[in-house]
Amino acid sequence: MSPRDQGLLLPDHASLVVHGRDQPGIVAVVASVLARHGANIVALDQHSDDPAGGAFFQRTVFHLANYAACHPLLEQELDAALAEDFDLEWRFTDLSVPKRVAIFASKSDHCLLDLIWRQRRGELPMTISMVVSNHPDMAEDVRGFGIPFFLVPTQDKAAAEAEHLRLLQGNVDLVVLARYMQILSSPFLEALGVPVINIHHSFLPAFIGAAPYRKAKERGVKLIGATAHYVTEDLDEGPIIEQDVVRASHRDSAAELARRGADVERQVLSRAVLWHCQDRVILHDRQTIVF
Ligand SMILES: Nc1nc2c(c(=O)[nH]1)N[C@@H](CN(C=O)c1ccc(C(=O)N[C@@H](CCC(=O)O)C(=O)O)cc1)CN2
Repeated sequence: MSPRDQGLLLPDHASLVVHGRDQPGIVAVVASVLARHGANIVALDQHSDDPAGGAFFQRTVFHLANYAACHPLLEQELDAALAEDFDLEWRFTDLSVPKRVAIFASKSDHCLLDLIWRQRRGELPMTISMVVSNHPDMAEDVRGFGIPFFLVPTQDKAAAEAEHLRLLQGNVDLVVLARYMQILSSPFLEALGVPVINIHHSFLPAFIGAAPYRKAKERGVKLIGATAHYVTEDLDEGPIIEQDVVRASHRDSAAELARRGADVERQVLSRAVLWHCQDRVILHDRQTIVF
């Protein structure tokens, strides 16, 4: 079943995300601009953290025949309507177009194969442009799905990131780190210019960095978890998109924790990637609002 069959890619539908300083009139102005263009709002969600001038967030999904052709004029009109009297940022996203995604992996296969499998089943409105890895382990599996696989060793980090940029720039809308065990440099993230989502195999902020399951075993935790977050220069401290947990006990070895944690990692990462591809995630002050 394709993403379109599953209602994840919507012909002639778009989302409009608006966020910034809250004040009266925002909803009315947005709705009137859309209505003037014949757009029919099919879903709307919003949040204010303080109606007296705090932060305002809104996601609207609307149907508009021939949206792609109407989009430029719609943008102009919304800009004219909001720019003078409001302190807001906004973006349109064409919900009929899948996101182009590059997946980075190292040796672990579960998150990588889960994303490939869900994409092939039409559960994720995205295409997989390529897989990039610093190990050859997954090459045969990935190429078996007809997906380009690029082995980029990371002994020379600068050379690796230069190759990553050559492969990625202009070709992807999103990078997903599916248990990719290399730290991305700040200059690389700056040059890349698209969001990066990582799955960290712990319930952040617990156990930042390498080997979280070993650390969890040593700490004797009763819950383990996984966290999907946007990647920033601060290791595992980027804005959290999704998390989940599963119970653990003294009977679980670190290996058993890793085995049980893998299921949580796959669920958390796929939910985060889905919500990002649907333009449901708004960044605000190192946190996210997820509609
Ligand atoms: N700039 C960022 N890069 C990466 C992040 C991030 O949040 N910001 N998340 C990691 C993923 N990760 C845990 O989920 C992780 C991966 C690797 C290590 C680590 O310490 N690895 C090596 C060092 C590798 C290197 O220096 O590049 C090690 O074990 O010593 C910690 C956490 C992905 N990248």
